Amino acid sequence: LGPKGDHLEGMDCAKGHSILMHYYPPCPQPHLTLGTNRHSDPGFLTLLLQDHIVVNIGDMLQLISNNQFKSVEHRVVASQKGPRVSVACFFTLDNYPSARMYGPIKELLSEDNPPLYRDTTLQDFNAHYYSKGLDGHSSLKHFILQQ
Ligand SMILES: O=C(O)CCC(=O)C(=O)O
Ligand SMILES: [Fe+2]
Repeated sequence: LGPKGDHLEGMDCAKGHSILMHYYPPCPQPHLTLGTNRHSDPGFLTLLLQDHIVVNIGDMLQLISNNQFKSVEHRVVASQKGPRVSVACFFTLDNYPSARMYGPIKELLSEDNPPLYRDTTLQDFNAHYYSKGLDGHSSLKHFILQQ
């Protein structure tokens, strides 16, 4: 990313984890529904264990990296086959309420790379993410700085 290796740790990005276990039963009419709607994850990083491990970049890593890393959109399609089980480990601060402000990392910014997002707390970011719901639009839009 540029700054030294422990920079993200110093920003408490790895301090909190929450783990979600998903059980998707077989769905008799998968064309009528979805397993999980299209979304990107709100935190910094997600480790997702399904038949293999997937690493998903979250919205907050996109915000603090000033778009150097892009959060990845994904969804779960319902299936007649199954059941399907997955375990997601989110690197986030949901369980460590913190007043810390997060914005594009200063060391990454320059005249050619001005900040794209305003600073926010994790609480404010998550409040917006969860009140908006998984409507297929990125929560990051709400935090874009008007040029
Ligand atoms: O179950 C899955 O494969 C993905 C679940 C997911 O996207 C999430 O929990 O954010
Ligand atoms: Fe997800």
